Amino acid sequence: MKEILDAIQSQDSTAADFAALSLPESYRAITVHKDEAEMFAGLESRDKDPRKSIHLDDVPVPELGPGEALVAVMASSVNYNSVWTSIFEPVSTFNFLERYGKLSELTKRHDLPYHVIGSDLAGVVLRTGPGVNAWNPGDEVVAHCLSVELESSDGHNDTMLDPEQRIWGFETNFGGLAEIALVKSNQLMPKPQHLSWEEAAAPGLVNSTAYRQLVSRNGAGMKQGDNVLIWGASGGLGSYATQFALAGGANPICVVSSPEKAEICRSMGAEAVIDRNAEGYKFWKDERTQDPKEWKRFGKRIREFTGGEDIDIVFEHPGRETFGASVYVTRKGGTITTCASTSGYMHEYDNRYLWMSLKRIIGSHFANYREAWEANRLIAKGKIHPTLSKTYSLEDTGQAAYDVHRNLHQGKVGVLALAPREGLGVRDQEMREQHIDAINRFRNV
Ligand SMILES: C/C=C/C(=O)SCCNC(=O)CCNC(=O)[C@H](O)C(C)(C)COP(=O)(O)OP(=O)(O)OC[C@H]1O[C@@H](n2cnc3c(N)ncnc32)[C@H](O)[C@@H]1OP(=O)(O)O
Ligand SMILES: NC(=O)C1=CN([C@@H]2O[C@H](COP(=O)(O)OP(=O)(O)OC[C@H]3O[C@@H](n4cnc5c(N)ncnc54)[C@H](OP(=O)(O)O)[C@@H]3O)[C@@H](O)[C@H]2O)C=CC1
Repeated sequence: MKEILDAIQSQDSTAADFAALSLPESYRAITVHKDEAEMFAGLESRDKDPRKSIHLDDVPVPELGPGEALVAVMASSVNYNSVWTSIFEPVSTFNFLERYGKLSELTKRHDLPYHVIGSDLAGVVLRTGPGVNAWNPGDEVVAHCLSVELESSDGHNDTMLDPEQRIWGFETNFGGLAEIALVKSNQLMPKPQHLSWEEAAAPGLVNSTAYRQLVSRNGAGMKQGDNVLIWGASGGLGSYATQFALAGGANPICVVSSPEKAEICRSMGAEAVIDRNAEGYKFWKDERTQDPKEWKRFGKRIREFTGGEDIDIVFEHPGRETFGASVYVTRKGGTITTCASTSGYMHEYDNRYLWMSLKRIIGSHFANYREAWEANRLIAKGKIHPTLSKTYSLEDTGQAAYDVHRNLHQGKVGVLALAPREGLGVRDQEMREQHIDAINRFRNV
């Protein structure tokens, strides 16, 4: 591993040097264990502690198949899907690995008693499998997390619709929270040159998801002037949704839960910010009964910011707790676009406000190949910036996942894999200087 790191850190290494490096037999990886899938049985979700289920193990380097690449991971990031994996909710991800393992001889590799997790990476290509021509050893890359087989026509127009669509590092093994990762080569994209390894690794999953959900015609198709209600506007997804709204000439109405988070949204350029804690919204009277008066109070607050207008697009992900309010505050003909249900997936809303006002609910999930590429391009061009707040070592990934699970973090949380320290990997200092304030906006807040 030291030789690999030396080659990456030497500016003179050529593709041939990388190709000549011998691969280690094993590597350090963040895992969960199949025989621990029941360890939290009977506990409330919030009491399930990722620090107990997340392990740092030495695991064998997987065999490289056609169309695949092995990547030396310099940095990765914690996504909420790794939190779900680590608390074995809503289902154990070993179910996904078992199912994937049944698809072919090659996918059998994924069905193991341990799951190497993580759906983001920035690093350097070490080896490519047969049939890979676009990428070579030594290429500095990031990887998006869409794994598809593309053998069915269902996914040929929109790769997210492939029946064998999976999220790498969640529904497949050999993810990015590790020193080496296995990806399909079509997941690879050029690393933005003005960013360090950990900054480049941070946006991938959430930036692409927010792009499809909010901007793409497959999602809400946001346009200039739209009022966009963004839940968790300084969180993983929300910090990118807020940037897309601002960059696209829309009017974000940002919801957060503390004055510090409100301040981050303002520093991004948002003017309408609602602190849901300070204003004390209680959309549910008890576990089963919502309170439409609270929806209305929330809607009035939004109208104060918009000069009386209602919401064109709701960027939804909290789910059960907020969904009734989200449907209510949307304007006639408006759109609620949802990609998750952090607070519960059995949603309830008053359907009269949906059909009578011709509103639409759109389900959105990650991003297709092209959308992921376009989202990464916006990062590479300095139009959208990473929202990295803090970086952990691989050893401390459990704590990083705990922070995200308990909503103690801001923006994105990074993890250093092979990178010995933060700040390495920047190849375009001049461009970096132009954007340095935006790049550092979420740091240490
Ligand atoms: C990028 C980051 C993203 C995120 O962070 S997202 C948040 C994290 N992700 C999640 O929380 C999602 C986790 N996944 C799940 O909870 C489950 O994954 C799903 C609920 C999405 C799906 O459930 P399942 O049981 O895995 O699959 P089924 O599609 O329900 O198939 C089970 C069986 O049911 C049959 N079936 C499906 N639809 C129908 C139908 N319409 N009529 C009759 N049968 C149906 C299938 O064929 C299959 O059958 P057979 O077991 O025999 O293979
Ligand atoms: N389908 C897909 O492709 C994707 C789905 N996801 C899913 O989306 C969800 C959010 O992910 P991500 O943004 O990265 O997570 P984060 O935890 O980084 O951010 C979510 C934010 O939502 C807000 N929030 C959480 N719970 C509630 C609640 N009950 N009511 C109102 N606001 C709430 C919090 O902000 P605050 O406290 O400031 O209000 C929090 O910071 C997860 O469930 C994740 O699995 C994520 C990426 C892709």
